[in-house]
Amino acid sequence: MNRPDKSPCALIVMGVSGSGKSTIATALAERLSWAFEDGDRFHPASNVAKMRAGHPLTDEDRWPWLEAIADEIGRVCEASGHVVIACSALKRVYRDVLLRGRHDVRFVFLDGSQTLIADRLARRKGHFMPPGLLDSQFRTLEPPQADERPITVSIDAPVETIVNNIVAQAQVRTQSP
Ligand SMILES: Nc1ncnc2c1ncn2[C@@H]1O[C@H](COP(=O)(O)OP(=O)(O)OP(=O)(O)O)[C@@H](O)[C@H]1O
Ligand SMILES: O=C(O)[C@H](O)[C@@H](O)[C@H](O)[C@H](O)CO
Repeated sequence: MNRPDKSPCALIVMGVSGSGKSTIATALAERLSWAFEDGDRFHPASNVAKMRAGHPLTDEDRWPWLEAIADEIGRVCEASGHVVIACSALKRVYRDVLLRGRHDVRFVFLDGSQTLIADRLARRKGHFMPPGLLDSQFRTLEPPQADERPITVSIDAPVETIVNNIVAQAQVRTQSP
């Protein structure tokens, strides 16, 4: 298990709020016939209440949430499963917590301008995350570096094109075994 040459058991779709994590991760999971998990499901209620009230999360707020997602990744991978997870993973230290040293987990970075994402957030309805937190999301974001081997895709494209781009870069099977 956990060899660098092994095809991934988990793809973590990361980026700021509104970059399209839920949308792209859902479509990618469907394409690959993998499970989908929304990282937001692992937030304690206090974190969601804080964001809803317009306050950015701190590192301390995020550690237990990241550990819970890392637990889930470990569980799926050790059971020989496959999962696409939507999780902001904004800082490198957050990504290190999520990986726990695994080499069979890769990040998909949704790369887009603040102007484009603000425009999409302004149109989005029925979500707890206020568009006003986008500034702090961009201030916190540390885009993944080359040594993290991210799969980076531009979000300025239709969903299907983005998913095709990810599948072309990720060395994953598109059929269940
Ligand atoms: N490629 C795309 N083209 C056009 N609209 C898109 C695209 N991807 C996502 N959207 C739209 O942008 C908005 C934000 O997408 P989504 O909710 O998936 O982002 P998110 O990163 O999961 O956000 P959050 O982290 O706040 O949950 C949604 O209204 C979604 O329909
Ligand atoms: O790290 C964070 O600040 C939070 O996780 C946010 O990214 C939210 O989870 C998400 O973007 C809203 O759905």
